[in-house]
Amino acid sequence: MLENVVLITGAAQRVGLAAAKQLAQSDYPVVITYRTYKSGVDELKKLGVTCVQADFSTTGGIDAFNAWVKKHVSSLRAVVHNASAWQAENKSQISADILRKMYQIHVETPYLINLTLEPLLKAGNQLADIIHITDYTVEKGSDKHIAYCASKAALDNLTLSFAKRFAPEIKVNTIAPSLIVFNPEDDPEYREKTLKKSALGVEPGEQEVVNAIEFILNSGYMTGRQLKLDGGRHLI
Ligand SMILES: NC(=O)C1=CN([C@@H]2O[C@H](COP(=O)(O)OP(=O)(O)OC[C@H]3O[C@@H](n4cnc5c(N)ncnc54)[C@H](OP(=O)(O)O)[C@@H]3O)[C@@H](O)[C@H]2O)C=CC1
Ligand SMILES: Nc1nc2c(c(=O)[nH]1)N=C([C@H](O)[C@@H](O)CO)CN2
Repeated sequence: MLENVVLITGAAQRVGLAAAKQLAQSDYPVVITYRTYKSGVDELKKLGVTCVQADFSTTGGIDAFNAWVKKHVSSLRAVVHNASAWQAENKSQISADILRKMYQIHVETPYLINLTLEPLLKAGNQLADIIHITDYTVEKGSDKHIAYCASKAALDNLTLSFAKRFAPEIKVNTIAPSLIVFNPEDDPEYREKTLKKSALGVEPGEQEVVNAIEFILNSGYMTGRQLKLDGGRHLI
């Protein structure tokens, strides 16, 4: 059985991969989930990270993952809810499907994992952490990612409820980033426009979120709060 595990969802690439690598190299026992195989999975296995294939698109997929954790893990140090899909509304077709998909990954998945794995978070006899990764747009809305933003707002609200429910054994906090790292398909015009949205005007990279995760893990007195990593977007 694995003990004192840091669990990171959706960590085969980008932010989750960077966090898993750094925490594994800091001697935390790390378990990650991935939906689609990426080369990052092999990188993590070489660092001793346990990589579990999990698709949270259905309740059955979430339940199957929770069952795996309960079978193989005796205690959890932290759960980082990183898995996410950044999907915009279809301009030509109105459908509630996107709302259900965003809710599934950003709300139902953290909700069921937190409630199911609470005993393992309390089994370590040390202060444990749940971290929800949301988005800066929770505080202002988004005209192009309406369902995404609404689901991230719900995730931010879960932070308050779970922080109340799980204190004092478990801290529950939000990391709310704006631009962290562009996607390969982002064109120069989009990149230039996006960089101008913040006061600092930079693409910080994944390490910015990794640093925030480590800050929260090392804090003994923060719960039900947000760390906003947004380059001063609110100032523009
Ligand atoms: N990147 C940025 O600039 C910003 C990121 N954030 C937030 O930070 C976090 C990390 O961002 P980033 O690294 O870009 O994330 P990604 O967009 O790279 O997504 C991370 C992983 O989530 C997985 N995932 C998506 N849907 C599901 C599902 N239904 N079941 C299982 N896994 C799933 C994806 O798997 P698959 O590869 O199979 O699709 C993907 O590998 C996210 O929560 C994001 O919303 C917030 C603001 C800005
Ligand atoms: N799951 C994801 N969420 C978000 C991403 C991403 O790539 N995956 N990217 C962004 C943007 O960087 C945005 O913050 C700036 O354009 C937002 N969320």
